Parts: sequence; C-alpha cells; structure tokens
Amino acid sequence: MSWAASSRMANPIETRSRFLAGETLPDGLLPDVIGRSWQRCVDRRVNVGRQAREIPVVSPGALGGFRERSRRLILHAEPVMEQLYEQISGTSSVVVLTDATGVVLHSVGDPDFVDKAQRVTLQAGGIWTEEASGTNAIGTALVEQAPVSVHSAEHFIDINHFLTCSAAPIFDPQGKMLGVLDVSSDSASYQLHTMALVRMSAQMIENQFFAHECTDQILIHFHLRPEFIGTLYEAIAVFSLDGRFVAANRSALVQLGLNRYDAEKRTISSIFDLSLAGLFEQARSLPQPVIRLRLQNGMEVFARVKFGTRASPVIHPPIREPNAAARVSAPEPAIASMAALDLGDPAVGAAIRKAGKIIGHDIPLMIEGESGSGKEMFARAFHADGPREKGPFVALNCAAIPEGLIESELFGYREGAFTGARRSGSVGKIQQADGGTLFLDEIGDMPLTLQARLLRVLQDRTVTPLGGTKSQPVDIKIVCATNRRLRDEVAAGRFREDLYYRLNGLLLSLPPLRSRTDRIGLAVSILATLSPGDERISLSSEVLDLFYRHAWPGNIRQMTNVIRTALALRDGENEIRVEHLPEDFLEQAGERTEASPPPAGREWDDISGRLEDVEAAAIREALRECNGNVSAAARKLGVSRSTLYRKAKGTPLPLT
Ligand SMILES: Nc1ncnc2c1ncn2[C@@H]1O[C@H](COP(=O)(O)OP(=O)(O)OP(=O)(O)O)[C@@H](O)[C@H]1O
Repeated sequence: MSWAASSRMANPIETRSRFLAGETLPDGLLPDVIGRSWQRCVDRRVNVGRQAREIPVVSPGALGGFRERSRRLILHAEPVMEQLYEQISGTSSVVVLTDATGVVLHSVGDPDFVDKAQRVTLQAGGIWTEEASGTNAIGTALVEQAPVSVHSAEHFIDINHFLTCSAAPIFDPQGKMLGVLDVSSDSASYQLHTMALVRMSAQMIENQFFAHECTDQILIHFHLRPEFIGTLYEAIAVFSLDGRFVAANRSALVQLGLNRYDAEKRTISSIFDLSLAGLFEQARSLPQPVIRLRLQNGMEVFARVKFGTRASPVIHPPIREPNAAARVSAPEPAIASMAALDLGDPAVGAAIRKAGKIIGHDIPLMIEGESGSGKEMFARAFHADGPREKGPFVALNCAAIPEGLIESELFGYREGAFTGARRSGSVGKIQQADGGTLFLDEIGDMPLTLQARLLRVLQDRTVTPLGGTKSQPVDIKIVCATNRRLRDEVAAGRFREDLYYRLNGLLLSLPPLRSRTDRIGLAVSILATLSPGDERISLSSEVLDLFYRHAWPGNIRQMTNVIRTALALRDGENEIRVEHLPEDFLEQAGERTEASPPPAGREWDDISGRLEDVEAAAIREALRECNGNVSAAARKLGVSRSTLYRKAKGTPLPLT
C-alpha cells in the first residue's frame, strides 16, 4: 500500500505546501489533529527539510538516567511490548516506548526495519517531541494527551514520510502522563488495526500500574456489564483504607461521570451506595463475588472489590471508616528503624553500620544468625530505613512450610493449577512483595528445584504463577536469612552456587544473645515494647541478674516470651520478680550458663575518667539503685526517660 493510500489526505504533500503558503484550506482536507500540529511546527520554525543529524539525541551515558527515572514504567511496559511485538512481527515495524518528554527508552522490532528506523533516530535515546521531529505520533500524542496516528506525508519533516505511526499516551493511576507507547511501521505495510492494538496495550500497562502500585489500597473493578469485569475495558477506582478516593482509570471516570478533580473530593460512600464496613465484610468472602453497586446517579454497575496485597483484610485488620461504629483491632506494631536496634552491642552495631551503607544500592543482603536472634526484625528495620519503606515487607520461612507448598506460596498459582487449588487462584509471596522487600528466612531449606526458579525470577525480574503461561513483572528486593553456614550447604551440593552468589551481596552475622553485651538494655527495651504506656513496670534486680547470666538458647525470641509470660503472671504488681518467671525458664536457668559473668564491683571501680565513662557509670548506678526501673532512674539523674534510654545503650548492668 502506498503512502497516499495509507494517508487520510488525498495528496498530503500538496496540502502541506498550500498550508505552508498560508492558504485557507477547505474543511475536511486536513485532519484537525494534524492541522493543529503542523501549525505548532510552523510556530516553532521546524524546518520540513530537517535532516536526522540535526535532530538532538540523548547520549548513551545520559540515557541511563532517563531509564532509571522511568524504571517502573519500563518494568510494566516491557512484557506488554514483547506481546505486542509478537502480534505484529514480520510487518516491518518497531514498538517504541518513550517517557513523558518524548525520549525513547526502549524499542523492539523487526531487524530490517529497526535499521531504517535508526536512520531517523527512532531508537533508544531518540527525541520524538514535535519540536525535535516535527509532527509525529509520539510528539503529537504528548501534546494532545490522547492517542494519535500519523501516516506517511502527514509527518511534518520529509525524512519521516516513510513511516506510519500509531501512539497512545500512558497515564499513572493519578492521571499523570508517564510516557507514550508507539508502533511505527514502514508506510507501505500500514495496518488499520494497529491503532487499536496500541491503545489496548497502553491500557494494559496502565492496569499493571493499578495492580502493582496500589498495593495498600482498596480497588473497585466495575462495569455496566458483568462480563467486562477483569477485561481491559473495566473501570477501576482506588480508595484509601479509610475510604477516600485515590485514583481511577479513564473508564472509571467516564462511567462515574466525574473528572479527576471532583473525584478527589469524594469517598467510597459518596460514589457508591456502600459503607466501608460492608465492603470489608464482602472482601472477606473468597472467592470474592461480583456484586451490584448503585452509583449516585441511580445507575447500577457490577463490581468486584479487591484489596491490594498489603491492604488485604486477611493480612491486616480493617481500618475504621470515619464515624463508623465498627470495632477496630489493634494496629500492626510499627517497624523499628535500624538505629532503634542498636542498643550498644559492638557486633550488632557493626552489622547495622554495614547494612546502612548498602541502603538504596542494588546489593542483596544475607543475614546469618541462630534461630530467634532477631534476623527478621533486622530485615524489617533494613526495609523500613530504605527507599522501599512504603512498599510491602513480605516474609516467607522456607523451613516452616512443607516442601511441596513452598512453590505455590512463593510463586502463587492460577485457578485450577492443581487439585485442591483455590478457585480464585492465589497471589504468591513474590508478587505480594512487588515494590517492596521479600524476606526469605531459612533460605537453606529451599528445595533445589525451586532454587533454579528463584534464580530465574531474580535474573528476569518476572514471575510466572503455577498453571499460568504469562509472566508478570516484579520489582523486589530480596533479603535472606539462614541459621546455618550456607557456604557449607553449597559445598555439600545442597544449595546452588549461582544462587548463593546472587543472594549474598553483603553477609552479616547477628550474634547469639548469650554473647551480646546489651542483654540488659534489650530486656528493658522488650519490656517497654510489651507494656506500652505503662512506665511503672520494671524488672527486679534479681531478674535482671538472672537475665544477664542466662545463656538464652532460644535467643531474643525466648527472652521476649519469658518477659511476656512474666507480665501476665505478675498479678498487677509493678515489679517483675523471679517468682513471676515461667517455671521452665527457671529450670533452665538453674543449669550452668555459658554467658560471660557481669563485671564485678561498684560502678565506679573500673572507669578511665573519660566523660562518657563517668556518665555510663552514673547511669548504671542509678539503674541498679532503681532496680532497673528506667523512669525512676531517669528521675534520679534529672534526665528524660528517652535521654536515659539513648545514653544507656549497651550499658550492661552489673548486678551483684
Ligand atoms: N532488637 C529486638 N528488640 C526487641 N525484640 C526483638 C528484637 N529482635 C528480635 N526481637 C523479637 O524476638 C523474636 C524473634 O525475632 P526474629 O523473628 O527476628 O528472629 P529470627 O532470627 O528471624 O528467628 P528465626 O530464625 O527463628 O526465624 C521476635 O518476637 C522479635 O519480635
């Protein structure tokens, strides 16, 4: 097909000449969108004879920065581009992704056509704004904020006349333009349906954003016809856990009859005839049913309510709707930062400092340590301090679930993937952790076959659920933990060496509790966490002494459990004494301990005279005199409780 046949104008070159000569053209001769763009090109003095070498390009060095800024767009777009290319391969075409400034980030196409496209800088680094390349589908779609096709001589610059291009903008859930998806072909191989394919693909990328970026929110997928739910045509509206409007796709705004500005002032109940409490009830039933919802204008739609992976009521308790009388469960405890874990033990402090140095870098962290030594707590704090802090933290203990179930837990499964599979399928931990951190505890217990699959996920950054054929992009940071030396497992052939090196960027060892010097500080800190708001509760000096001397085979987990039980057994008394400690602990504590004995003598006996040492000694003395009661010791020293906590870090209490 010639350029003339693929163009909407009978003779575009002649039309352009008349246009450039300032002639008033008869209505209908020039498509409006092309006319507007040509006028902009004239206004910006774009030369129709501009050559490729005159078009600016982004240098290979700078391109990395552009790609990094659009990392999430590329992540969600790449698989869709591959699928789109599969459908058009062999038609002398190239699929192109640009950012919102018209810079080509990625392209995939037929090799012979890619060569031709490169000659006009239609390749990574090329700039396809109207200013740079004249009227073209990408640049014009950026200006019009709508899908645009530009055929052959409708391109303003002569050198682009061999192209026929269809482009659609891609918006994020909040309506911000992220970039443009485009298919450019040789104008001789013009296909009518290309524009429809590009629009659908752009919609798929936008829907990926909803699925992956709205992980801690409520998603309502709806349509006038139930069979359209789950398709590209569905409307998606997103609400925060307290019911406020957050985002919507274009289809949702059209069906709701709202513009984005008005929608932002609305809540679930003011858009749908549905209370938040009712919504949580519905979301509990699995598989989630298609329900009818009434819109404010009286129209009825069909809907499926989904909770983002982090907002799932199965994982977190529901959050109260404003003014709702529903009972609310206690919130999840806040994740501590790494600084809060630094209670003065030198080995823990060193681990925290090393981990701090790799925050924000693409370096996988592996944590070694005995069971209960705080590896998961450390991983959570590492996540909380990092740039993914707002993303999910998902933990999987490979030793705690049967070998046969690890695969489905990790990778998820599609409907009917195996006998006993839930009808609705299941989202695996890898996908749940998208945008956040996946913590794989006891990684040494991962079966060899799954090690290979995990390696593939890390290399390809995609995951394919069991029984599924399509891979989904994932963006996860992995932190692993192990309570045995993984290198020995590698040597014994039980752990893949390639996976070991992939996971082990920085190896940190957390010491067992018995060798930590901050055992008392830790006990006091655990007590404060377990009895929030009640500063009167303290540990008696005998208890602190016992805690200091004990070998703690169960590490911090055991100490936490002992203090939790003692709190329950203390009969309302403010001081936890030895008789409140659980029997089995006392039995164990009666045995000879391996822990180093506390320093002997008075606080002041063995200090160098440095100011910090004098201060530390004063704190120890005050704590000892107040039987470990931090509030009382703080009052005695005339400092605030938090100051005392900060200064008391790592101050082992010598209790003689
Ligand atoms: N620094 C800390 N302060 C207070 N509590 C802690 C601290 N570290 C760990 N804990 C508590 O100790 C218990 C065990 O911690 P965690 O699960 O992190 O250990 P782990 O090494 O991952 O254990 P495992 O190897 O058995 O999975 C948890 O209840 C946790 O809340």
